[in-house]
Amino acid sequence: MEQKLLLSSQLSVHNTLCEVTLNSAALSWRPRGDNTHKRAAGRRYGPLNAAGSQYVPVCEIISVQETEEDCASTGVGKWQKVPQTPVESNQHAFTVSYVERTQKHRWRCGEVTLHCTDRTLCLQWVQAIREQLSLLTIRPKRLLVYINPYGGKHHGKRIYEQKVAPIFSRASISTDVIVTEWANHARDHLKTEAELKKYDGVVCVGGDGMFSEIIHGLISRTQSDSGVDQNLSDETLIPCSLRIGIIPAGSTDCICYATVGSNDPVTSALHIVVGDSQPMDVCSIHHNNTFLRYSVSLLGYGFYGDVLTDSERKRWMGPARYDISGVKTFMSHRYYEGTITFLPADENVGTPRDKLPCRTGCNICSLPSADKQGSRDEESVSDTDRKGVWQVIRGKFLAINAACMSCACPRSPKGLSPSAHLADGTVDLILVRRCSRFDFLRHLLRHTNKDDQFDYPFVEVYRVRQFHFTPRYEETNSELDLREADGSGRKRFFSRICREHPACNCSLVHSSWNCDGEILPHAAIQVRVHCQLIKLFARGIEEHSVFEEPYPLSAI
Ligand SMILES: Nc1ncnc2c1ncn2[C@@H]1O[C@H](COP(=O)(O)OP(=O)(O)OP(=O)(O)O)[C@@H](O)[C@H]1O
Ligand SMILES: CCCCCCCCCCCCC/C=C/[C@@H](O)[C@H](CO)NC(=O)CCCCC
Ligand SMILES: [Ca+2]
Repeated sequence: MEQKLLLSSQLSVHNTLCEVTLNSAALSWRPRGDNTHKRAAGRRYGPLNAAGSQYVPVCEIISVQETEEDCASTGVGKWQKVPQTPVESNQHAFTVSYVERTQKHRWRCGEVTLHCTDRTLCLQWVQAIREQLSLLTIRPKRLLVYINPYGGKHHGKRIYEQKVAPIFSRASISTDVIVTEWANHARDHLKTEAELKKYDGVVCVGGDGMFSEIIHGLISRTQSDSGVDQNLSDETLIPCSLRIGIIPAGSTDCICYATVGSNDPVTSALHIVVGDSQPMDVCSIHHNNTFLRYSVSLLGYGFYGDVLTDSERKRWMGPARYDISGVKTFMSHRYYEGTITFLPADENVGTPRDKLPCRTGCNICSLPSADKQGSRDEESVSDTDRKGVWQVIRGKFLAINAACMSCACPRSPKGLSPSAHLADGTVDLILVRRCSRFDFLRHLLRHTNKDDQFDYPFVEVYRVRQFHFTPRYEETNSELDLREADGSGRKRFFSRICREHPACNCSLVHSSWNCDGEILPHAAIQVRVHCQLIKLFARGIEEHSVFEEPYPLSAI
């Protein structure tokens, strides 16, 4: 559809006189008299549109500013005095900052300076572009920022101050910043104190654990404000209205990586500035009718639970703790016995073995919820129809993993479940049965390359909406109800069992659940997915490569 022309002038860009136009979709410029549709002014700033002009979509303009006299911009972020050419001898100019795509889904702040013959024209352009930006009401204006100074390599504060705050200020976003002073500071502040009405979003600077604090605070606050009891496992939870931004400064940063495509603070800041919105599923975890935690990435029993338990003692090592504990846990080769019951997802949402990953604008995540959950009532399905009917699997497992999203991260670029969806209302259940050390290693190594980690006879995968896990020792010894047991009580009990079974690898030994990087106190759990309970300042991973056009050309 042809866009209405808002402003058109002859301005100079990078020493070349250009026809510059603004419509509600884009700012475009093309050297005057150039009909080749090939050549563009000076360096290339972005893709060419259908008319052969360079353009910046309005929705990717970060800001526009009148350029200081005697100054001209010569490159991204660098301001310096440059020799004048005839066409730029007039110093009235304005600079447009915009999103520039680079490699591996990273975004940068690009700049283009346009020179005008007089100041009135210059101000007219600045005002016209600002008016268009003011129509983008999805962009946040006021943010509440929490920084964990101890996440990852302890660089959170510096990353925010040096890389993120200047971008927010350039985009005229105001912020209230809280540097956390203790674990769960951000969660409790959000739960009870924060004046959420003042903000358009919450930003966390840290890793997956810090993100987990933020969602626990926001989800609990939203439920208590609406009178919903999160202890009731079949309660319908109220979605959170505030979007959450993640500035990655942790050890795994899997939630950021899997929703943006990189763990780069500048990229994340720019997704916040343009006001992206990505809905996300959240799993609630209960033990009987007691709420334990929420999870958005990995819920892992066995291998990943044991890695986490071991790595918590090595927190001082920073991100390297996971590598050391990973190798140690792999060598111990412990397996665990138990029963998993699960409610399979409707076939509309695909299977974990699909080859189509979840990407920006994903068709499966965009299905109406009735189509995702199936229109049939569970009760009314005949026994022969397996869909909607709880299934039971018993066995000895090296790992039981539930991935609500791909869990892609720098250690595993396609993730634990490469085609899991961010917002389809399902979780991928990955059961790794007892196998040889060599086979388990082959399976683990496939998390780091392109091969299919599910293509082994000892690995089973299911896309599910709910599941329950009961470890064997809780099934066989009803008197051993560990619900009320504290950590020390459990330890005594299990060390007794281990002494009685000195050969372990003992199948009676318990593991713990790794819930987004936090250890859960119970082994027997009930898990349910809440479709699109939260929203992030993200858009999922973009499909196109750097040099492809991000927008349909006809729209520009
Ligand atoms: N001021 C603080 N002092 C101590 N701990 C904190 C503080 N603020 C937050 N935390 C806790 O620090 C833990 C780890 O934080 P974070 O997730 O940011 O880093 P990480 O564990 O290194 O990274 P990842 O979760 O990506 O592996 C979280 O459980 C969080 O609750
Ligand atoms: C012999 C060694 C083989 C190594 C195999 C590598 C496989 C890597 C898969 C990584 C999957 C990460 C899933 C994300 C989990 C996060 O919620 C959690 C908190 O940040 N991180 C970990 O538990 C950190 C988990 C780190 C595991 C190593
Ligand atoms: Ca999902």
